[in-house]
Amino acid sequence: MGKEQDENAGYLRIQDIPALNQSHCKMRDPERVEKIINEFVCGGPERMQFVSDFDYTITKQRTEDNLPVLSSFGIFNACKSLPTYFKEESDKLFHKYRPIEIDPHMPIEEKVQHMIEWWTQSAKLASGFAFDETEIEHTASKFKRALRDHTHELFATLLRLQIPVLVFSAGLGNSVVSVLQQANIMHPNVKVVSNFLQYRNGVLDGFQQPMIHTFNKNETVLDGSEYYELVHTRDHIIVMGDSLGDADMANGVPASSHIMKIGFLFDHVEANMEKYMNTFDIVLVDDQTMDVPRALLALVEQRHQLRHPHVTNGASAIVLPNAAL
Ligand SMILES: C[n+]1cn([C@@H]2O[C@H](COP(=O)(O)OP(=O)(O)O)[C@@H](O)[C@H]2O)c2nc(N)[nH]c(=O)c21
Ligand SMILES: [Mg+2]
Repeated sequence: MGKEQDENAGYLRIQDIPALNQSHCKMRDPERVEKIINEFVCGGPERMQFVSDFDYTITKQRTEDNLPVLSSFGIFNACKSLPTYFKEESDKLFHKYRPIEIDPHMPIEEKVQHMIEWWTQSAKLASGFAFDETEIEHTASKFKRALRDHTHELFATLLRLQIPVLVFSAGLGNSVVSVLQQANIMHPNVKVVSNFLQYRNGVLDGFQQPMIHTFNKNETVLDGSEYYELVHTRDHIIVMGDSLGDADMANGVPASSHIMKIGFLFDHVEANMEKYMNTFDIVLVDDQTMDVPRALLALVEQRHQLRHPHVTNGASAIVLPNAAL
């Protein structure tokens, strides 16, 4: 074997990774994807972190039985004991602010003000009445079956490799945690950053700070937190989401980081394709599985095992702070 061949022996090629050669797996720049995969594999699991959106990223965009999947706010809104005015007022807010959130013409700075208003008013609405959180658990229990296929395997691998997982949601954290717990994937390496219910004198009192809305859902809100300390040296990052804004979740990490952005595209595929291709490194069209991120991690794990054949796993070693930030 020549010297050059020898040096390239461990280099992975896209064409040799079956998950990335499926027809619904699209890449704007396969060479970049290939380069990042090789960086990930060389750096090993200790340099990696995983950041994922929750609604329609960890949960499916489409289920086999075509049953609708509720969002985290939707799970809360479905709770029977909420006051009668709640649903009505909450729908009014949704119809007012949702069009602003997705308006393609309004500048982000202007949108941010409206989003702060929306989340603030939502928090006010969720105030002043008694609420039993087991209601969320009851509704959430129906949605653990709505997780993407092989989510358990993905989270088991992340735990085995001791890779910190950040589940980021501008929705309601209580619903997110409840779904993850009931699905048995709320492992010690998983942290949920989201909006959590707050109580005062036994009654609901809005959401805890800091408020997480669509446009600050990124690593800059972690600044100075315990989680930040844990991940700031982990510069190999997999980011997964279903909305274009999810691609920014790793904003705030050092510019030298290698970030692989995976986007799940389901709605209006043709109209959205170009934007998704320009935003995500890998676009998965109507893929309701975790197979692509699993394939990437399998490559990291294989090389890691070759390097450390005697290390089994130290899965209990990583425990993330799961209180507020
Ligand atoms: C304050 N608020 C925000 N949302 C929506 O909830 C989403 C939560 O944001 P996300 O979890 O980052 O996005 P995803 O749903 O794409 O995964 C936002 O994009 C808003 O459209 C909301 N939805 C409902 N039903 N009720 C609310 O009070 C409310
Ligand atoms: Mg989502």
